[in-house]
Amino acid sequence: MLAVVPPPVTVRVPSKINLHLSVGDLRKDGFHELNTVFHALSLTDEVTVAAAEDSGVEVYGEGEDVVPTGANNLAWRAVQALAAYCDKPAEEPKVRVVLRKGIPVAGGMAGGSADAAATLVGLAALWRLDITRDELAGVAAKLGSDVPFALYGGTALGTGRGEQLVPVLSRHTFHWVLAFDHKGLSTPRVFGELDRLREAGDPPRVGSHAPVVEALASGDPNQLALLLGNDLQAAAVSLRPGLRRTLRAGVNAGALAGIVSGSGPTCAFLCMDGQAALSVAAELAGAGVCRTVRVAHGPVPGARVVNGDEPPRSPRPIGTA
Ligand SMILES: C[C@@](CO)(OP(=O)(O)O)[C@H](O)COP(=O)(O)OP(=O)(O)OC[C@H]1O[C@@H](n2ccc(N)nc2=O)[C@H](O)[C@@H]1O
Ligand SMILES: Nc1ncnc2c1ncn2[C@@H]1O[C@H](COP(=O)(O)OP(=O)(O)O)[C@@H](O)[C@H]1O
Repeated sequence: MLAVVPPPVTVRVPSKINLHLSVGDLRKDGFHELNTVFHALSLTDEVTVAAAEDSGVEVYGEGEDVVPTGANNLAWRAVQALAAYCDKPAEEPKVRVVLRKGIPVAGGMAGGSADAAATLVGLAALWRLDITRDELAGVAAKLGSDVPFALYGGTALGTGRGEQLVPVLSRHTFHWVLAFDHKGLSTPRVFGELDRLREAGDPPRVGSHAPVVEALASGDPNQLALLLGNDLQAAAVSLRPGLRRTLRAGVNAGALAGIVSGSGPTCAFLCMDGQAALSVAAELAGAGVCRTVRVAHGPVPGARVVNGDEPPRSPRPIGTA
């Protein structure tokens, strides 16, 4: 009898920004204690997993020429981690993973983490595993601090190294413009630069996350705009001084506020509504301060299977500089 080959599974997964990112002390394990408000955006990657004899990873779209396709790809590490978790035979899993990337690579928007989360969700369906999202989150946390959030999406408070999550109520859809830089920034390098800046002086720190949580519940973008804060921003700007100009240009173009996303270098601009976001994006694209510009909204759900779903409405480039 012929073995039945399960059909491929496609998963759409959001990017993230950090509306609030407070970085605490460096821990003995090399990670910093975080207190962060994650917010999932409609800028997505799509990941297809399929049973295949020629195992491996293919990458298309954003950063296809720089993303590793071997054992270092976070999506492949997710394949291995889930195979080990559910006691699959030790031989290499016979899976092909195809990444269609819309999220900028090394951009502070957790694209690699998103691919890992999507791979876990896709494989759970492909292998018909009886596994909960919370169990997947346990596997996800071992792959990277940002991976569990990509499973859940929405808006959430992250503590520990960012992997311990509590959902945050967000009543409103917020509209964003994202400015992609020409080159990525390494996350460990940005954390290291913050340690250096803190040894040399005392750069200002963001306060408590509580006012941000209140602004999210109120749904008022004007209130939220005043409260966006990121301790890694000074470090990202120190390594990439041109980001100052990008941040200024977004506000001059009419955004309510701008912030470096996570460890950067992508800048995220909060806008009054969808129409304002389109206008800010068009003006920013012409300002010559970034590689390209996207519009997006949030919060959106975490990684989910989209087989048979409508074609993705991935945000379009507004223009290039
Ligand atoms: C900064 C943040 C903010 O959400 O995201 P990005 O901007 O990179 O997307 C995250 O903390 C990044 O999470 P992630 O990209 O998953 O990082 P990991 O793979 O876990 O860690 C990479 C490296 O970053 C540093 N790191 C990461 C998390 C943390 N809480 N403290 C750290 O010091 C460590 O040097 C670690 O070795
Ligand atoms: N699937 C993947 N997508 C993007 N980058 C990946 C992936 N797997 C491994 N990487 C590596 O991880 C690094 C960080 O990528 P990414 O997650 O996009 O950025 P960030 O940590 O800034 O959010 C990249 O420089 C790349 O070398």
